[in-house]
Amino acid sequence: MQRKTKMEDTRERVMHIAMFPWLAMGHLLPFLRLSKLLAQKGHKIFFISTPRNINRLPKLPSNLSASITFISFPLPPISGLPSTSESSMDVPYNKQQSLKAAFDLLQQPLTEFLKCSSPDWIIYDYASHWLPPIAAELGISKAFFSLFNAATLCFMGPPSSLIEDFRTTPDDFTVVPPWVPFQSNIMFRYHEVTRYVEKTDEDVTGVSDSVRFGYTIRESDAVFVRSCPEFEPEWFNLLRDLYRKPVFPTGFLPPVIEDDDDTTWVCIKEWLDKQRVNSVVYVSLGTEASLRKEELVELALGLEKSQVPFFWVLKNEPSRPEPQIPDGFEERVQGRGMVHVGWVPQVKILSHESVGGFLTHCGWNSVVEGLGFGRVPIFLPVLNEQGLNTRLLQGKGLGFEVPRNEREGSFDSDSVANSVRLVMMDDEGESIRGKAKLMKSLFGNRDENIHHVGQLVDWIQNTSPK
Ligand SMILES: O=c1ccn([C@@H]2O[C@H](COP(=O)(O)OP(=O)(O)O[C@H]3O[C@H](CO)[C@@H](O)[C@H](O)[C@H]3O)[C@@H](O)[C@H]2O)c(=O)[nH]1
Repeated sequence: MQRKTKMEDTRERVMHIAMFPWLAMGHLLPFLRLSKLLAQKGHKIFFISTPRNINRLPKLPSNLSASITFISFPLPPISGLPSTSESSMDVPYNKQQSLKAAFDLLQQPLTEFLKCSSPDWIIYDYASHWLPPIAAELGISKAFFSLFNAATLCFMGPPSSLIEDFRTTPDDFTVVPPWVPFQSNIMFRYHEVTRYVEKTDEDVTGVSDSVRFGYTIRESDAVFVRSCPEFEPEWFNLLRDLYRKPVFPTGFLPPVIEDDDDTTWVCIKEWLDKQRVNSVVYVSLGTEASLRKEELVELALGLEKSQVPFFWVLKNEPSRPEPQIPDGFEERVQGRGMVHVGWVPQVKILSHESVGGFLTHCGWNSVVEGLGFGRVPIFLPVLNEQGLNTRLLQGKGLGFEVPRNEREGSFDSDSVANSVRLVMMDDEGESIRGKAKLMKSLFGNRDENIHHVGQLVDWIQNTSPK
């Protein structure tokens, strides 16, 4: 990659940038957030996804609608994948590989589109490991945008280790890898790894996620990371050593509260308005993680025992008609606890002054959103890199993990109730509360975060396409 000379400086040039996220809300939303910031800087964006995913995204503000064009490709049909399933939340966790098989078939329409539209850059996600050679062939520069933080990426390792699937047993994931040269607590617990393996189908695509990450990183011209060195300096330094290519933080991309007619929000706000400031714990485990029936029961009973007001969101389960909360639970907690099944405006809820804590699976979007409003995390990691995020935050004194059996991950209602009380009201939780509140400026301040995107844009503008 060549840097242009001062004479050829392209700083004023409007760039055309294609964005191609993986088919998951936790990926589409931050890709859209970055798109908006790039568009605000005067660049033209093609945001590429499938029809149902595009429909689910928040409407664009009028000042950006001319700068961001949605490009919608129907998801090719795949046997075993219902035609309405277009995102990771539409399919049970063990069917995610079928979604990847369908996603891989977007290669052909995407290639045609890139040939016709010739963007300067494409910013893509981990799943499209096949994309970089196509972009290179067409002279389009290419950056991988990681929605995992730098500590997680370092734990995963350099591309060569990812491609050869360096780790083979669950125990391999429960130790600090050899390429981390300093003391670290970033590693999985045994139950987090076995849960992941147990829930994952055979790789019907023949390509594991590890291999997808490996090629995606290795073949990129640059890696953008949704985090910042102010928060995890040692991990950004190590990442640059491991990748040996430009690595840019995007900052946390704090979300903007959409001013829309949202009837769900009107009802939720009405309930939150009646609660005391900082008194409510918001409970949500994101769009992909599901608890086992017995875990849901313990969580429910724990919330009940805690005596703390709560707002609990349960996702619609593709494979379960009804959530499995105990009989009579809602009646017993009436007035103090709310259970909502389906999609909620999470950012609006977290912004409400009644919310003090956030019992979370520790998906990175939820972490950013919760800490951005100074809400104190209570961790209940389930899948993916959520255990690593938990270790990163807990290591900094930012939140408290529900105690569990280290090996099989079981927890009971008392461990939930005690954790909730500790974080929300006990004296022992004072320092955790104080530290989480301090994070508001780092995670939530839009002006502070925007300078990372500014630096990244300066770099891509002055870097000639291959
Ligand atoms: O009812 C809901 C449910 C979710 N959200 C939003 O959806 C996003 C969910 O993202 P996240 O909290 O990261 O959860 P998941 O979607 O479950 O996360 C997947 O993607 C993340 C980013 O890669 C990873 O950190 C997780 O491990 C992985 O499971 C957030 O912006 C939420 O605000 C809502 O607005 N309303």
